[in-house]
Amino acid sequence: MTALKNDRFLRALLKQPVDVTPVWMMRQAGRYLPEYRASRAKAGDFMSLCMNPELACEVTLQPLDRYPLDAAILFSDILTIPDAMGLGLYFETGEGPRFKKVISTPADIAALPIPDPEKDLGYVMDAVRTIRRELNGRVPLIGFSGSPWTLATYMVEGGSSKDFRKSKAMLYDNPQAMHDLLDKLAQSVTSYLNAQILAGAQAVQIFDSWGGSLSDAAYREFSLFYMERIVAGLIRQHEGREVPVILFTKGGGLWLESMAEAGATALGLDWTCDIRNARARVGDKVALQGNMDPTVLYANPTAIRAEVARILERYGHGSGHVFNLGHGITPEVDPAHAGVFIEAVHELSAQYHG
Ligand SMILES: Cc1c2[nH]c(c1CCC(=O)O)Cc1[nH]c(c(CCC(=O)O)c1C)Cc1[nH]c(c(CCC(=O)O)c1C)Cc1[nH]c(c(C)c1CCC(=O)O)C2
Repeated sequence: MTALKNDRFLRALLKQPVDVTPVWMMRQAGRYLPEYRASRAKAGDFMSLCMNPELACEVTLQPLDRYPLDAAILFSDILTIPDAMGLGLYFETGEGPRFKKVISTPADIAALPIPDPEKDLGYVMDAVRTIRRELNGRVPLIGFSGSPWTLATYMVEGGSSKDFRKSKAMLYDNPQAMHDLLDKLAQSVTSYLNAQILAGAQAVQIFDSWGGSLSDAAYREFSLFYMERIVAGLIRQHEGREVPVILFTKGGGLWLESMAEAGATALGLDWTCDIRNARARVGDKVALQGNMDPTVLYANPTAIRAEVARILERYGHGSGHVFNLGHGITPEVDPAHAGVFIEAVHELSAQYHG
C-alpha cells in the first residue's frame, strides 16, 4: 500500500500534532457540484451511481480535485444495509428514499437476514477498493454506516419521516420487537464496517442522524447501547495503523459524556453545541469533529470566514479537532463558498498549532 501523503485527518483524530486543522464536509460529494450531477445523469439514478464502483469512485474524488480537503468519504448511502436485507430501496426523483417492503411486525423482523458484506454488499467493497487505488495515498478514506436506530426508522416508516410515528410507536408498544430489530442491525453494521476496513477504509463514521429525536432514556437504551456494541466489535488496527471511529448523533449535545464512554475515537458535533464547552466536557477522552452550521455557506465569503475563525477560536490551541459542518452540505450551496470555507480552515488555524 502507498504511504499516506496527507495524514493530518488521522493525526488530529488521535490528538497527535498537526500543522493546520484538517477539514472535510459531510456530503462533500453531492448535488451542489455540477460534476456530481453530470455523473449521476450518466449513471441514470442515485442507486445506479452507488452500485457502479468506477462512477462511485469518480464522484468520491470530485470534491478532492476542486478543494484541498483532508479526507475522502466513500460515496454510498446508509440505506444500503436495509436494501441488502431485502427491503427494495428506491428513490423517486425529487423525493427522499422509499422501500418496497416495510417492517411492521415481529414476524417481519424475525425474517430479516443479516447481510454478508462481501456477497450482498460487494458493490460497496468494490467501490472502497477502487477509491483506495485511485486515491493513491493523497488523503485517508472514510467508510461509514448508519446507526441501528437511524436505519430502523427508515425500515419501519418506509422512508423519511418528520415525526417517527411508526418507529416510535413500535419502540413503546413492543420494545422487545424494536430490540430484536436493532440487534440484527447492530450485527449487520459491525460486519459491514469491518468489511469496509478490510477493503481499505482508514477511519469509519457512524451516522446517528435521528438519535436526537429520542428521549434521554430511549436514546441510551435504543441508540447509544447499540452503537457501543458496534464500536466494541470493530477492527481497530489495520495496515499498521489505528482505525479511528467517529460517532455522530445529530442533536446529541446533551449526551456527550455518555457518548464519550462508548469507546469511539471522536464525536461528531452538530452546530447547536459550543465546541469549547464540548472540549471541556469530553476533550480528555475523545477528539471532536464539527461544527459549523451548514447554512452559513449561503452567506457571503466574509461571513463564512468569520464563522470559521470563531469556531477555531472556540476550540482553541492544540490537536484533537477535525473541522466539518454540523450536518451535510445542501444542494443549493455555491461551490465557490465551499472553497472559501475549506481554505479559511487551513489559513486561519495555523496559529493554533505548533
Ligand atoms: C439519513 C441519511 C441518508 N444517507 C446518509 C444519511 C446520514 C447522514 C445525514 O444525517 O444526512 C448518509 C450519506 N448519504 C450520502 C453520503 C455520501 C458521502 C458523503 O459525501 O458524505 C452519505 C455519508 C450520499 C447521498 N445520499 C443521497 C444523496 C442525494 C441523492 C441524489 O443525488 O439525488 C446523496 C448525495 C440520498 C439520500 N439518502 C438518505 C436521504 C434521506 C436521502 C435524500 C436526501 C436528499 O434528497 O437530500 C439517507
